[in-house]
Amino acid sequence: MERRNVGILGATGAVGQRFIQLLADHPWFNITWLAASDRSAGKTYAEACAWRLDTPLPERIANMVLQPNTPEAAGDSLPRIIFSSIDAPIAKELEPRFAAAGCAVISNSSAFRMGTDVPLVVPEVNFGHFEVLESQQTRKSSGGFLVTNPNCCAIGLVLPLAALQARFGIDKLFVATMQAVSGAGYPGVPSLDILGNVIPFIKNEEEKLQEEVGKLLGGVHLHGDAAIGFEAAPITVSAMCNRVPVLEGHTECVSVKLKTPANEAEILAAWAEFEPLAGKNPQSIFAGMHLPSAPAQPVAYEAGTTRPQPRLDLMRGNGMATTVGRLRPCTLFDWKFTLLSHNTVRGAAGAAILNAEILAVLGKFDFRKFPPVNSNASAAEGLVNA
Ligand SMILES: NC(=O)C1=CN([C@@H]2O[C@H](COP(=O)(O)OP(=O)(O)OC[C@H]3O[C@@H](n4cnc5c(N)ncnc54)[C@H](OP(=O)(O)O)[C@@H]3O)[C@@H](O)[C@H]2O)C=CC1
Ligand SMILES: N[C@@H](CC(=O)OP(=O)(O)O)C(=O)O
Repeated sequence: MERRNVGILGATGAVGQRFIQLLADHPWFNITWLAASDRSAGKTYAEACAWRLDTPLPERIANMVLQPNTPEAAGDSLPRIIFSSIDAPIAKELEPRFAAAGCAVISNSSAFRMGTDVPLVVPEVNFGHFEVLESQQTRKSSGGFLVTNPNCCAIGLVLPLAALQARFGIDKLFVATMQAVSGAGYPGVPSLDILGNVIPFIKNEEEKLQEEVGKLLGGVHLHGDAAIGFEAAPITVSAMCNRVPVLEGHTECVSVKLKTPANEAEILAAWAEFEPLAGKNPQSIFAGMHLPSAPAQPVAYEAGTTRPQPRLDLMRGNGMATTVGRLRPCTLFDWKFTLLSHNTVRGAAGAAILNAEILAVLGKFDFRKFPPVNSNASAAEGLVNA
């Protein structure tokens, strides 16, 4: 695979730092451009960022200078692929400008996730939704486009659900979350509020989780051969979201009602055999390929009665797998289980990078037939549907 230049918008934040950590030695992508707020522009990354990860800040990145956060200011140095990790109101304004300028914007933000022409993708679940990016206005003019990854809780949840949906169908589900403090970015929740405590509210979180699951597990609308929109899966979802004093890793307790009855062995088999991106399947478009960020087993079942736990199971599949445990009958619905997912790796930066790997394999970064980047950045209006 050709190594492509990429930029990170929001590079100094909790998710931005994960992008740097995960992309530092990535075989397909090479970081050449970094930006954050105006407060950081002009500083070196080491000056602008308080590095908080447990691996050293790569020296090359430490010395890079943060650029102004617009495509116009970047000129010829603007890479054609932008990973974005900025708050939703800022993303709403900035991300369409980068897409209009001819960039592939791979966003973590919630700003455009439910857009009628914006793919919301977890590759193991619905990479076919990426085809809808061809119907975005900017794709047709500059070649730029915008795709998103879901809310961090939705990502961990849809992996085991997709395996169940494929074999048995899902009618409805209830999920209660216990979300790590890193989910709120830095400095996040004050320590005096969260230490020794649980806060039973995270703004807009329950609504996002409830609506994103349907889009992720749904299909696409076809017009002839062209994918032009999305059709949500008719699954009723009720979510209750809580902040807990855990550093990394969102835990979720799930009760699910299936459309077709399944026994314990059948459910465990559905998870164990869930390998939608496995390169060893000769029918797969990924046959013979190693996707650098894809976990070998996206849903890992941990049979111990006290698992999963953030301290013990967070880094399964390099932080890209959902660990599931405690499968047992549910007195309200059919089955209940507990899952754990790494919120800043699988739930954010790692998810976006895996999306980019799939887009590369699908040929969506082949911009040769489009104008050079930045040539029509002013045409940002009417770009994507929020
Ligand atoms: N944390 C998580 O687990 C997850 C986060 N997300 C989403 O990712 C996004 C980023 O979250 P997170 O990293 O936690 O947030 P942080 O608050 O930690 O970081 C925010 C980043 O945005 C930058 N920024 C602030 N204002 C602007 C601006 N006007 N223009 C450009 N950049 C700006 C900051 O730069 P500066 O340092 O200069 O202020 C910083 O780099 C959000 O949309 C969030 O909802 C999604 C899934 C999970
Ligand atoms: N709100 C999530 C993290 C997040 O940023 O979600 P979203 O990308 O949907 O805004 C949390 O606090 O754990």
